[in-house]
Amino acid sequence: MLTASRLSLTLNHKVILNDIDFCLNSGELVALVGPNGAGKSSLFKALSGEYSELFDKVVLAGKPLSEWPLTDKAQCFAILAQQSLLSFPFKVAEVVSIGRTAKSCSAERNNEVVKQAMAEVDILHLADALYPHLSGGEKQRVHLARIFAQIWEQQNQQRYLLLDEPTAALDLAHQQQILQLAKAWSQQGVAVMAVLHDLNLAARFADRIVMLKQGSIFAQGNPTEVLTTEHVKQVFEVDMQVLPHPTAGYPILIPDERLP
Ligand SMILES: Nc1ncnc2c1ncn2[C@@H]1O[C@H](COP(=O)(O)OP(=O)(O)OP(=O)(O)O)[C@@H](O)[C@H]1O
Repeated sequence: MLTASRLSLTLNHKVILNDIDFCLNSGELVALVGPNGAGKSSLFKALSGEYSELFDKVVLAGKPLSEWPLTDKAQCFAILAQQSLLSFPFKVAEVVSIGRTAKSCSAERNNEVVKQAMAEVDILHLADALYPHLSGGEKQRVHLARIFAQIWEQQNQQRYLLLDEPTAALDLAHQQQILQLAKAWSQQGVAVMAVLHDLNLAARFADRIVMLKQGSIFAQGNPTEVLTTEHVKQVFEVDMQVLPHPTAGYPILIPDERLP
């Protein structure tokens, strides 16, 4: 379990996060949603261990982040940051193999996992392509393969996947594919959190949605509980109608075009 209690963050005299209690359990996919500037990336960074002043408030598998040796954490805790800058002309397979650094497996096993991870996100055909030449969506899938490779093996400890806008830059088919994969990882017991802008994707794939507004948690619960017309109006300041999906039942949001 990954938990944060009473998480507050002020940067340059601005309150960014305000008294947030958060938990992420094994086997669930949690979507973090909210309008621009709500604090999603800041909470994501806090949970990822980017703010050393919050290390003691974030507890991973019973131990505060401050007590985790980096190499141990890397075995179970994989993070897809919003911007993964990399301009050196590495081949795609080499970028994915970065996820296998510090593994004690044989080179053969590492190569096998790299291939499997590339196949999972549909980039096997790009294995020898130069990373800087790829499109934005292809680069995103390379980094997903890299972090999947990082936690590929089921070990004795809980595994965590934290994804900041994993579907940004992806086309419709790959958005669905990546969230289906994230869901599949959670169904294998991995604790998965994803920052998502698309509320319909969150509704379809998340077990739980945490909705942020101005640095605080405004609502959390299952998609039907959180994605109500009233919540969306209060947090995103738009009028949306919420309908149940005709066969699957999860909420679908559509613009409210009804006359006043
Ligand atoms: N170093 C900083 N100093 C001052 N304010 C900051 C700093 N970093 C972030 N902020 C502010 O914190 C707020 C939350 O930012 P954050 O990036 O977490 O929002 P977000 O919900 O991820 O937004 P978006 O959907 O636009 O990515 C924003 O208003 C941002 O301007």
